[in-house]
Amino acid sequence: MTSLPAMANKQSEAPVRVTSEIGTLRKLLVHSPDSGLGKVVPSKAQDWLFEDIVHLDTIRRKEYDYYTKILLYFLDPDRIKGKLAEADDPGRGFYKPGRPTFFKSDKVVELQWLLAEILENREIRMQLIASVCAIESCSFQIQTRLQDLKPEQLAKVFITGSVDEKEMLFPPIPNFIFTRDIGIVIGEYLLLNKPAKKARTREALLSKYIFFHHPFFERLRPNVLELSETFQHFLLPKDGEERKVTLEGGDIMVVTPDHVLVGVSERTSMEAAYQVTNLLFSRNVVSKVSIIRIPKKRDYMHIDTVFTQVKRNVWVMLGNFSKKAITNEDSDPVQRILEGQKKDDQLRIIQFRKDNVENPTYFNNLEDLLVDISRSDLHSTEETVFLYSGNNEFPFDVREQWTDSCNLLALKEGVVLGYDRNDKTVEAFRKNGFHTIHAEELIEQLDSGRLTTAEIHDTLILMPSAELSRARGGFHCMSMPLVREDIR
Ligand SMILES: NC(=O)NCCC[C@H](N)C(=O)O
Repeated sequence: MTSLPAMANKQSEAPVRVTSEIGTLRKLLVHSPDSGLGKVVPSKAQDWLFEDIVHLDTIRRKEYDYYTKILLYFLDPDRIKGKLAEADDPGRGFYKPGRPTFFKSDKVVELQWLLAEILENREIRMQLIASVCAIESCSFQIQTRLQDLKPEQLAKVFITGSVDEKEMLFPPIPNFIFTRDIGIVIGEYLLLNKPAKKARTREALLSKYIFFHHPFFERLRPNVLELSETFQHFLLPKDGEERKVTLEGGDIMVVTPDHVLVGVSERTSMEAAYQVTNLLFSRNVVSKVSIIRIPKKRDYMHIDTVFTQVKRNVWVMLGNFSKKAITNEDSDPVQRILEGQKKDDQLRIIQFRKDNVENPTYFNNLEDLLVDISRSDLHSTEETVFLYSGNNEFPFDVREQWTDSCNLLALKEGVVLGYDRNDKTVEAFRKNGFHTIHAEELIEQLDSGRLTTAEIHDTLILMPSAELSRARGGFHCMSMPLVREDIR
């Protein structure tokens, strides 16, 4: 196997380390939209978890490529500074693994590149071909054909499902761009996911092979955490469907070195939450776990679709989970009590401490938990500020949450990436003293040297989003942080 030299040589530092949501981002895994996204047909869009079909050239060139460029300016500037003309070349070779001009960064790490690297090894190649063909029910003939492909071609086929523009062998995995959901770094551990939806099964398989076989993750292997199915689930009614263990990265947030939030949602089951809590305690990964159960709704999907962190004392969230909305003080008492009976629709927050699991703490709204994290865990002495989706005005709150107003990625404390289309949320940021700047303008300023990344503070970077938002995820979902600086 040819290894990534820059990565392999840096064995002195931990291969992964994430102890907060907001410490300066140093390394992450990404995957830029591949041609598989251009093959999604309307009748399959929902099954494949897209809300619509997307225009491939727009989602790449006019949207996601800005994300790559900004990540490079912040994390690996030598790969981009002075190379904008090359990056913006019509062929987009800069963004495509396998092309001579591919950006090849060991900080902004492209999954397809790692996959191609592990496929250099014959044994791994054979195992993965057999596994992919088994889950996609391929014929023996197709399986044999795949064995003749070069590693880079094969990596592409595994992701896009297509050999060339004309021939599709199996469905694409368009959600691979949401790298958050394949695994999550907790301190110096990696928790692998168990996707809830069939459309994401192949992603989990490919990622597992990458984490277990790529030299970059070699020293991490003893720290890889996997969940198991419910004991003898196949003997339970409906094969144990009701007690299935499913977990996706959007439901895990590492808020301090010692405290992890776990969502129970449409995608992450209670069984998984309980396994994760016990695993994190027994392996001494953290000593505090807060379980946040949200309604099982497509709108909410994972907890990172309803809130994310901006600064140690600033959070963006959907107002439906605020104290005011939960206590529903202004409403008719009969209606309030009856609504309260719809148990499945309610937010529930339970916080466990390793040294006293029998006596958990309960929070009845999200704000109380987040204030506690800001104040008690992160020692913020300033008032905790909540920026609400759509400025907390109906119907903009729910409209903008749907287009990921709450799903922001922090590049460093106070500097976050979000979609430009969520006007009222953007207004809420401005009202609270944040600067806003469009991606294109930021790139121009960084490239000309008029601005440096160190000079950027308290800023919401506005990213073009017309096509990306149809895929139903924001930049929090489109990132799997591998290394963040610890916050003090
Ligand atoms: N962490 C996230 O919230 N990820 C978003 C995943 C979107 C994708 N279309 C899905 O439905 O799985």
